[in-house]
Amino acid sequence: MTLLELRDIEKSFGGLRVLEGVSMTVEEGSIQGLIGPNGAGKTTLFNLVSGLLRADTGTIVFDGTDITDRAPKHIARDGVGRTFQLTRPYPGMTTQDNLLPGLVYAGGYDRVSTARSRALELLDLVDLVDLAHEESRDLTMSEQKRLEIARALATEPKLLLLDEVFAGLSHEDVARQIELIEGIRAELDVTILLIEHVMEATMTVCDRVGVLANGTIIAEDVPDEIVHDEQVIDVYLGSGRGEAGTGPDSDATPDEDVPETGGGLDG
Ligand SMILES: Nc1ncnc2c1ncn2[C@@H]1O[C@H](COP(=O)(O)OP(=O)(O)OP(=O)(O)O)[C@@H](O)[C@H]1O
Repeated sequence: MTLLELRDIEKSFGGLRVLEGVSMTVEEGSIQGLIGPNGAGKTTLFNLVSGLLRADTGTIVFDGTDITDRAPKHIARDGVGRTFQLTRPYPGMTTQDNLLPGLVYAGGYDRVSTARSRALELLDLVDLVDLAHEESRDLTMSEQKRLEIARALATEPKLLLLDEVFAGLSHEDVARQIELIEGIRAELDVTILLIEHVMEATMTVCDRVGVLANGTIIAEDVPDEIVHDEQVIDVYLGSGRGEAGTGPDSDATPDEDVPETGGGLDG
């Protein structure tokens, strides 16, 4: 069953035409990747789905409902959760308390006591429960990325949008993050759409991958086909044909920060 469908989405910023007729679907229960060059409009697409931006034309249908013009808080309550490229935990709050606003305002937990215990369950899932009472600003980057995922899960989403959750992680942490994402799908029954530049992770974790370039989806297929697609190699993957780990960040050494790129509301 299709959980998310984008039909003919167009979006411009002033004279800059970013999305020129994007159509794509995400099937329920899948982990779907969205890749493409810097500035292709991937985060813009997330901003449209989560209601932070409005499409100029086109339709977004989530779980059978037209959400094209819905406000972000309603879309969150409908079941779309998301992370942001730049993690931004609530300052001065503990790791556990960072999850409470999502649980209470979108996750359906109207009592703080039950929200607090759900927060601990979610922190356990992302392997942060031992840090529940630490101030979130003291977490490492890798821990903050996991907290960002837990905060998105606090809204109890059916669809989780993950924006570059592998960026800047060491190879060891990337492997751990892959396990985490697979565990989230299995344990919480959540469908996942992720934007990523770290190709090794994308091709490992995703069932299918769409490629956004020149304002449109130029390919959509299983990872093995995508890494061999001539057009995708030309516009994005470059000359390292079909090897896992190819793509703009393939030269990143362990622990080396992958640059945070792009504009958008969170860039
Ligand atoms: N709110 C905005 N106002 C004006 N321009 C914007 C806005 N949001 C995005 N853009 C522009 O739209 C284009 C697409 O940006 P977007 O962040 O969606 O790309 P991206 O594919 O996510 O890139 P990256 O992979 O580098 O993160 C860029 O040229 C960006 O500068």
